[in-house]
Amino acid sequence: MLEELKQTVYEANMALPANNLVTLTWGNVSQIDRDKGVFAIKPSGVDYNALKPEDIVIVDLDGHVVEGNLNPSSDTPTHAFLYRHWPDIGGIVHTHSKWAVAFAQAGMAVPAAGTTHADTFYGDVPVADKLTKEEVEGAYELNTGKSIARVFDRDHIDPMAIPGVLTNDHGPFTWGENAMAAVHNAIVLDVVSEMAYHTMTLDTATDVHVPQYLLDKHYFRKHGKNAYYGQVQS
Ligand SMILES: O=C(CO)[C@@H](O)[C@@H](O)COP(=O)(O)O
Repeated sequence: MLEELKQTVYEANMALPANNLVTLTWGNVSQIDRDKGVFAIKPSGVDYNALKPEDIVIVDLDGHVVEGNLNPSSDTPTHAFLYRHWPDIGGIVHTHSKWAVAFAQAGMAVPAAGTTHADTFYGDVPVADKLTKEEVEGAYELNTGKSIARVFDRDHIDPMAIPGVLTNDHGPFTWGENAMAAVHNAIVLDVVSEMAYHTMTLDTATDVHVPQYLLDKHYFRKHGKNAYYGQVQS
């Protein structure tokens, strides 16, 4: 069942080591089939050198295995929650990419410090706590913490405008319309994390944020809206 989805998710997972975003078995990629109400995800603890398309696990939106002989990623509850919470996302990536993990371990958002950032993320990439047990089990409304959904909902952040988050002390999650779009965003996040680190090191005196008009211009030009200096045409 869903052999094509497994192949797609296998290829997206293999793009992580190919782009130096993971080491050993760390990280995982998934993609959802919303019509069937399932998503395919990397099995837990499997080295990328040994991974095969048939190893990809199919799970439902509660994270229960529907098809597969291996255990799904230990991050499956996070993937499942995000698919349930944000209906527009189609693929999710988690990595331990070094520069994004440095910001996650420091508990610091990745600042929108330049146009490279603005082309993909319409603002700082926020930090959030890992999901609570209640959220994972579906009782999101009970949570008043700083977890991923709470941070985005509290600050009214459009997850498609800022398709990434740094989970405290752990690492980045990125997402997109499909698995490869999420991989693209994971690559960009680690590059702009390194750029921001160097910028903040070189220029400790001033705010490294890019001016709002440049953020608008670069983000909306790439994402379908006409943006003019200081004015956004809807
Ligand atoms: O960091 C952790 C576990 O602490 C995980 O995100 C990472 O190792 C990937 O785990 P999985 O192999 O997907 O279960």
